[in-house]
Amino acid sequence: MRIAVPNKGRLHDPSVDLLERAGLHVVDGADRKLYADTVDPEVTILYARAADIPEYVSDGAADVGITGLDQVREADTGDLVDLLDLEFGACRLVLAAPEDGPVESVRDLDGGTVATEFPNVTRAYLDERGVDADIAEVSGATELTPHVDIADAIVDITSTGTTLRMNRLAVIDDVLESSVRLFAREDVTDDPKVEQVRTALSSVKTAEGKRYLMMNVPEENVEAVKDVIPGMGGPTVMDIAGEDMVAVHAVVDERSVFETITDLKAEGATDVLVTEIERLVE
Ligand SMILES: Nc1ncnc2c1ncn2[C@@H]1O[C@H](COP(=O)(O)OP(=O)(O)OP(=O)(O)O)[C@@H](O)[C@H]1O
Ligand SMILES: O=P(O)(O)OC[C@H]1O[C@H](OP(=O)(O)OP(=O)(O)O)[C@H](O)[C@@H]1O
Ligand SMILES: [Mg+2]
Repeated sequence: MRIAVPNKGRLHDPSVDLLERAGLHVVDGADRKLYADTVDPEVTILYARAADIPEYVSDGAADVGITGLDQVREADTGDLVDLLDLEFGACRLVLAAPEDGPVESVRDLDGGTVATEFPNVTRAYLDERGVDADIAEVSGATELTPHVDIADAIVDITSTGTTLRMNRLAVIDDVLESSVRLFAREDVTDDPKVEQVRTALSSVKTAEGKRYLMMNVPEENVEAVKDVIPGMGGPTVMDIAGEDMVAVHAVVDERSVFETITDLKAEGATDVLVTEIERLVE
């Protein structure tokens, strides 16, 4: 099975890092190589441009891919299934026009021109609203185009909003919310290997928000301790040989750790260990 992964740009490092954390270690992945083997002899990585990945998966050059939802929508191949939100590369595609300019709503673009790197998404957006505008396809620096009479507005990516502000552009409408996804061609979604990869990546995402707590607790306080531990099922309780203490282990939400520890101390818990979890298969 082949996984298409961004070869450069902002999505490369977090994608490779996620595969590594999922246990799909890359072997023999020299810089600038287009293919890399993984520790699983059945899984190969194919490095490609983020924008080309949906086509590669659709055409069968790869079976699953990792790239932004914006790219999947733009490719519009119609045969790709979103398997998992990997939650990085979060951004919005927005319609934006010069601050204090005449364009205040999408309707003002009737008869005008919109510049974008996303012509298919933009066309669908305009058609849905019955707005008849030309599309000028550009391959970067889209924010410049309204200031040099190439376009009246743009559809482009924003995350912090800095680039729009620097170019004196205001958001007029949201076009698409995007984040990086694991997706597959429809005909391979039931393949056990695809499911194995999805589970491995999902287990990393699930573990990210969780911590493993270990502590010693006086035997008579076990019930009270169980009550203060929020979380996934009951904790594991183990006898400690020759002592009146028991060991308690539990998986808890990262956000509750700070408060929970205070409550645990109040119930006599000692030697409380908090550790990160690499993977968690629910
Ligand atoms: N500013 C941003 N914040 C968050 N995510 C972004 C941002 N810009 C782009 N992305 C996401 O990353 C994807 C790839 O963008 P990136 O800029 O890494 O590649 P590229 O522009 O195709 O490559 P390059 O500019 O290096 O040739 C986008 O399709 C989008 O999903
Ligand atoms: O809202 P912001 O945080 O300012 O991010 C938005 C900018 O980020 C992306 O550009 P990128 O940095 O990828 O440069 P590129 O044009 O070379 O792709 C995107 O095309 C915007 O220009
Ligand atoms: Mg870019």
